[in-house]
Amino acid sequence: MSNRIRVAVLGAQGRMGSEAVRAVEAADDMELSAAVDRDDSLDALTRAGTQVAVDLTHPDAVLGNLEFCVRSGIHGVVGTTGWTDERLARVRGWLADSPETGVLIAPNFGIGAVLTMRFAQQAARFFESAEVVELHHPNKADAPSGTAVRTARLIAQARQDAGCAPQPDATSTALDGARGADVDGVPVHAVRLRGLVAHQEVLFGDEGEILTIRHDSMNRGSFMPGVLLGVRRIGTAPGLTVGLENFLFDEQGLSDEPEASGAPGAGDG
Ligand SMILES: NC(=O)C1=CN([C@@H]2O[C@H](COP(=O)(O)OP(=O)(O)OC[C@H]3O[C@@H](n4cnc5c(N)ncnc54)[C@H](O)[C@@H]3O)[C@@H](O)[C@H]2O)C=CC1
Ligand SMILES: O=C(O)C1=N[C@H](C(=O)O)C[C@H](O)C1
Repeated sequence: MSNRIRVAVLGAQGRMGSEAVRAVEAADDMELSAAVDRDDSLDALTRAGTQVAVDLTHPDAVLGNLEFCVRSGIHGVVGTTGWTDERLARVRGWLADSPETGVLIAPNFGIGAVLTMRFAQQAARFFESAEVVELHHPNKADAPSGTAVRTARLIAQARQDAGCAPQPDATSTALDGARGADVDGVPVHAVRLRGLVAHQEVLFGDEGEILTIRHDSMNRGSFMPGVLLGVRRIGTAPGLTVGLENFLFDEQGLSDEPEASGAPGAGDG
């Protein structure tokens, strides 16, 4: 019997899913057990002896898919967005009943995006002001992006840990949405524009200086090394892991300073 990891892709006909199917097929240590899209039965996963399911579907679909996988003892690697504290708690509940199963929820599989979040977390306490601007293709279902929400929450947490004051903002009248979404006190702005793939700028400002951290995913192939890393690692990481950094920094032997994302919060992806 082959010792390659048997991987199913959910959302296999989508922009990310079709790329993931190709990446799994091209990986020497994996084989594609099932390629499932809307209206296909999830029984195909168990019939095919799937060990890891990669979910790249839709916020409305991902919970049902994950419940099926966890209850079947299939590990999950999830890129689908739309996570809240309540949704994460449900996943933890299923995992409690299946203690050997692992689920990775990765707001962003891009290595540069993970680093952007880490650098933003490090910079956050040194600047009075911080805002996040995410820019995506107009077919995206959710706004702001899971990555932007996660970034803002990490910034807010770092500022709170350092005892920073609330950000200055004298706005007293504004059109709805003009100041973006408020994520724990960090404004997050979402642009939807034909021609874009997935981009983010984190802006920090203080007296006389601006720091901009920018990441651009130019195509969906950029996410695939992260997807494959998740597939390779999730079988030895029971329970819920939020954020690819938990596997990435480990793998590279990089220091995990400041504190990695251990404690996920609402909107973590
Ligand atoms: N974490 C990351 O690095 C990334 C995450 N994403 C996220 O992945 C998700 C998918 O993004 P795209 O591929 O751009 O969307 P898409 O709309 O191109 O693809 C989604 C696919 O899922 C299918 N689908 C819907 N419900 C399903 C179900 N119940 N079972 C199986 N398949 C189902 C759809 O028919 C479609 O083929 C989104 O939530 C997006 O934000 C996207 C890019 C990177
Ligand atoms: O829908 C997308 O395209 C992306 N979704 C993820 C998100 O919401 O953060 C990751 C990346 O930004 C691409």
